[in-house]
This record gives sequence, structure tokens and C-alpha cells, in this order.
Amino acid sequence: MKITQAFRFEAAHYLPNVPETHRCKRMHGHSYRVELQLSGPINPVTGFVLDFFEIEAAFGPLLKRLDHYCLNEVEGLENPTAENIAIWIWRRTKPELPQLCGVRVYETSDCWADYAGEDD
Ligand SMILES: Nc1nc2c(c(=O)[nH]1)N=C([C@H](O)[C@H](O)COP(=O)(O)OP(=O)(O)OP(=O)(O)O)CN2
Ligand SMILES: [Zn+2]
Repeated sequence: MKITQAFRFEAAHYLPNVPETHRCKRMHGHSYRVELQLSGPINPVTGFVLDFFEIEAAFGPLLKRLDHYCLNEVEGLENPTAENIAIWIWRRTKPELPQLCGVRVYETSDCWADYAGEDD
């Protein structure tokens, strides 16, 4: 069984490695949406793969490190593309939530990145 919980954060960023002419070279902001996917068996007593409250408690501190910050100033996010944010979240969340099987980061409603640990 797979479950997904979504979170939101607001942040500023710029992309340091794009050409000068690229508009994302300039500081700007996004309303990001993060989806954490977890998979595992359903506990027959609770009916949960994992209580959504437990996911929230595990992810909350990391979310606070992103919300209303300039992402380029967050350690490990010097080049804060959606792809790199997804990897950053995966590496810090997987130890806390072993059932994690995917991280999706939406930069806009039309653009997102998925990471499931394939490069680790
Ligand atoms: N593969 C990636 N490509 C781009 C990324 C990324 O993370 N991965 N990021 C950007 C910029 O952050 C850019 O700000 C993305 O938003 P944008 O295209 O500007 O979308 P908007 O909805 O804000 O703009 P519209 O004017 O509505 O198109 C670029 N590429
Ligand atoms: Zn952007």
C-alpha cells in the first residue's frame, strides 16, 4: 500500500549556474509543494501504513528549515533546483521515515521533480 502526504512552503531562490540571460538567475520566489510517498503493509490494528501525524512530526523540523528562507543559503542547497531540493529532502527524511519511497517537489503547479533514491 502507498500513502502520500503533501506539505507546502514558501521560499526564495535563484539558480546560480544558469546563463546570465536566464530569468531564474535573478532572485525570485515559489510556493513549493512537497509530497512524501510511503509504502508498506497496513497495520491490521490501526489500519495505517503510518499515521499521517507521525509523518508530519518527522518532516516538520526539516520543513521549518526551508519555509520563508532563501534556499541558496540553506546548507546543501546552494543550487536549489526542484531536482536538488527533492534529493536534499530524500536524504534527510529517509533515515527518519524508512518507509519513504518517493519525494515529489512542485516548483509550480506545472513543474515538478521526483526522487526515489536512485542516485544514492
Ligand atoms: N529542470 C528544471 N528546470 C527549471 C527549474 C528546475 O528546478 N528544474 N527551475 C526553474 C526556475 O526556478 C523557474 O523559476 C521556474 O518557474 P517558471 O518557469 O518561471 O514558472 P512560473 O510559473 O513562475 O512562470 P510563468 O511565467 O508562469 O511561466 C527553471 N527551470
Ligand atoms: Zn525558480
